[in-house]
Amino acid sequence: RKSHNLPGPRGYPLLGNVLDMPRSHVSENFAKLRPKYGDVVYLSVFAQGIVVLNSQKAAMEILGTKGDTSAGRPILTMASELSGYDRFLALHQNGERHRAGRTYLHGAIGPQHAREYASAQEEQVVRFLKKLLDDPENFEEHCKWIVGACILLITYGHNVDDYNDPYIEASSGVMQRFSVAAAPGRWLVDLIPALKHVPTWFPGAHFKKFAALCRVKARQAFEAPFLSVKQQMKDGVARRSLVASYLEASSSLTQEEEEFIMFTMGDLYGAGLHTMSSGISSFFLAMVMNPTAQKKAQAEIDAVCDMQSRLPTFADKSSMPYVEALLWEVLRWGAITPLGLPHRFTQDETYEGLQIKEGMHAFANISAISFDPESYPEPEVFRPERFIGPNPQPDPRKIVFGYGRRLCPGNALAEMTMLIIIARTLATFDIQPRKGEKYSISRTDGVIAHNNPFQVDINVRSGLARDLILGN
Ligand code: HEM
Repeated sequence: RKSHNLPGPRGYPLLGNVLDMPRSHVSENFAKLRPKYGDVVYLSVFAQGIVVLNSQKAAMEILGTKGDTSAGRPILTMASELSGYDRFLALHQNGERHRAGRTYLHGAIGPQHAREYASAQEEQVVRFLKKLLDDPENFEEHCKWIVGACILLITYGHNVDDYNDPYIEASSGVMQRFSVAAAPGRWLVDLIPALKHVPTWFPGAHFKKFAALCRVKARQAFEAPFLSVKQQMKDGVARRSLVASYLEASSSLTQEEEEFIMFTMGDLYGAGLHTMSSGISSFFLAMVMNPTAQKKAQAEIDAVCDMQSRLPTFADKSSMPYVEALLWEVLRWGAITPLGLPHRFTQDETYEGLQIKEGMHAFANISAISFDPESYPEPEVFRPERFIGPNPQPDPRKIVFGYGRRLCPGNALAEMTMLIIIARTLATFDIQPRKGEKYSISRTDGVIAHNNPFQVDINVRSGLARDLILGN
């Protein structure tokens, strides 16, 4: 290991800071190290150096401006190499393949292109409103359904009818197996990579069987919708989708190109589903906790849509500044990915005299930065007004979607999808507290944080709103 001068709690030989690592509320506990050690804190776990960035300035400079040196991802022998998940863009190491993937996504769902799918999303959201009308108790399930349906519509032109849609089930299975394969500390082979050479029949080599299963299942899950679009194109019945546009643009694909498009599409589903559904669930929670914000947003939507004579569309965005600010506050307050995804330094780096070494991993403490009281006074209060007026507080989109060469490529799509869902839900429903239920911010740990279960009352606002939902 190279020596460095990074501040952080003293660790034990070999173990490093294993015993100091928080078991829960990881982001909050990392933030507590800031007063003593500063914005950049060093910890080590079994000789793996981890750099936690507790301020926007440090995260922006180290991962953003100087991002070339920190654009790698941790090398996960089990998840990436053996199980084949390195074919997901989120796990690519930086280099040509990663660049090509990002360039493709920028041209397909970047800020200039995501809006091309707005009207398809708007139609889907009406189906979500119907589900809320028929079965308001299960709003959390409907939140997952709508974001999954929007992603599958864009990627494959696939219309999801029900909860047990085969593509959703297959993709969810891939994500579940991925979370097992990538679980930190679960696999000895991640600590001792040479074990990957052990033959499958060797006692204790069950990890190789599991890895092989991951590969087969991922291929099956992503190949089926891809082949289906191919067939639909042959039959002249394919709907507009990312896969169809990709196939249209190239007369014949190499096996490598087919694999690229299959896995990139699969990654979009995995990366978009839980992030956006967590955000939409936070929106419902925020609305019961802050009825004034809800009423203000509804008044703005009613004015734009001529008092419930139509549903809002994405084209109304610039006329709905309060609703847009509400979305930004959902992104900040919802703290969807508390620590983002880890970056890996591929070269030595310095920041304000601190020496960061090649091979170290870096986490931007996104949740702590979004709740930094210096940037966001009373950070736990949901207040869209923060972003309106002559002195707006910092734009949270520069935090919550990560940094530099790893910045979330689905950010424009996520904003558009969430804006349509939020605006149409507020146009038609009142989200009210359930009698006896107490509301607070209470979220799970993990790469993506989810709200602990809560109940709300969801009531259609008027006969006009009901007619808009039912298309009468
Ligand atoms: C509110 C919703 C979302 C949030 C908060 C979010 C957040 C993030 C964050 C923090 C990262 C890691 C950035 C870094 O390493 O610095 C990321 C990466 C990524 N996101 Fe998102 N995301 C969201 C929605 C989406 C959607 C809708 C898609 C695609 C449909 C998507 C696709 C991806 C991909 C492919 C990566 C990996 C990028 C890379 O490694 O180069 N995300 N996202």
